[in-house]
Amino acid sequence: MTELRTFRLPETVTGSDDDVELGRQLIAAWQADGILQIATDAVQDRKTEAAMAASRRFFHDLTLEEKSRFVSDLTYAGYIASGEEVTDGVADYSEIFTVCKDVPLDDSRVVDRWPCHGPVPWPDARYRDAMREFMAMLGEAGEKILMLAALGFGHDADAFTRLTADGWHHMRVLRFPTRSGAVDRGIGAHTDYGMLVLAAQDDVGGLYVRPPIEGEQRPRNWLPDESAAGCFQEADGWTYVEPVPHVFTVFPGDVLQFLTGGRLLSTPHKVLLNTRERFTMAYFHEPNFEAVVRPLDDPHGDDVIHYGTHFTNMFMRCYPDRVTTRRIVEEDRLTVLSELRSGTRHSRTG
Ligand SMILES: O=C(O)CCC(=O)C(=O)O
Ligand SMILES: [Fe+2]
Repeated sequence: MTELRTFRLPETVTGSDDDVELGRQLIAAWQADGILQIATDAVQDRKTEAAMAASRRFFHDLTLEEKSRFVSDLTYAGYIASGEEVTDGVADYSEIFTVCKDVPLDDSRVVDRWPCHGPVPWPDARYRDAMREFMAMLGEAGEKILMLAALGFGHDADAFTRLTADGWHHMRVLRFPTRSGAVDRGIGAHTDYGMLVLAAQDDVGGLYVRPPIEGEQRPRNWLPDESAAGCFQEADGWTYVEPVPHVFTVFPGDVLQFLTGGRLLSTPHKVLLNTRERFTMAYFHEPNFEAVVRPLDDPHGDDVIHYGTHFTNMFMRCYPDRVTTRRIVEEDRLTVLSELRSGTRHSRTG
């Protein structure tokens, strides 16, 4: 593939003509390649390095038994051992630390048994602080990119970001082992769930994305009978994402596909193992857990995504045997979700 397009974000997004033009270019890059790159500065690179260093320390310095203690039955945040995650029913080989919103035990949403809400089981304060700084940096970029994209589509700057106030942003910190023998599966083909996926990878390589292909029907991953997991896994049409220093990559997730009526597609991607171990961090810029998302061009129709439901469904699908999933089922926490959706339960944000 030709090199990915690389953009520089402005200090602030004001709605200027330059912002509108940049927004159009971001959209064009996603429509052509499925992914684009944002150039980073020295301060951003230092935050990325600090998070990568924390990741290496955690994955390398602790035994499997030690790492496996950082799990919670309230939230999907925490450690996921190699082979524990499934995509389309097949095990993935990455080991992962997932960071979700750190919701204290005395928060009313935890007390009221909302699924997926609870404190992050952090390994230690140093790890926590490095990850928080890195996520805050990508969060700022995510807000700007969403504003630029909204302007590029001719909408108000806040057409997307009005959904991301107190967004359910989360991150997967990943380590891929070295390929051994015939096994080269890292993570099976999938799309991610929210607005944007912003990611930093080391120099090893292993990520492939599927750009839009004229006439190819893409699954609507939020519908119960249209999973993107495993889709196109063995087909032609994937492009290798060459690791490039001083950038992070950005592509759209399911909610952006839904919001734009498919003018942006949620980019399918998959990871193959390499001849060296690989470290990467994928940050997900998301709507509020309670957001009821409607397509921009059909704001009054019946077609909606309740984001918290989509998130919960997807994590239950990926981790069918995790304690978190079992507790959701045993305590019938899905009822809380359906009450939030129907408005019969008082939502936190009113
Ligand atoms: O390893 C990567 O570069 C991407 C990981 C990924 O797709 C994910 O964590 O959802
Ligand atoms: Fe992904």
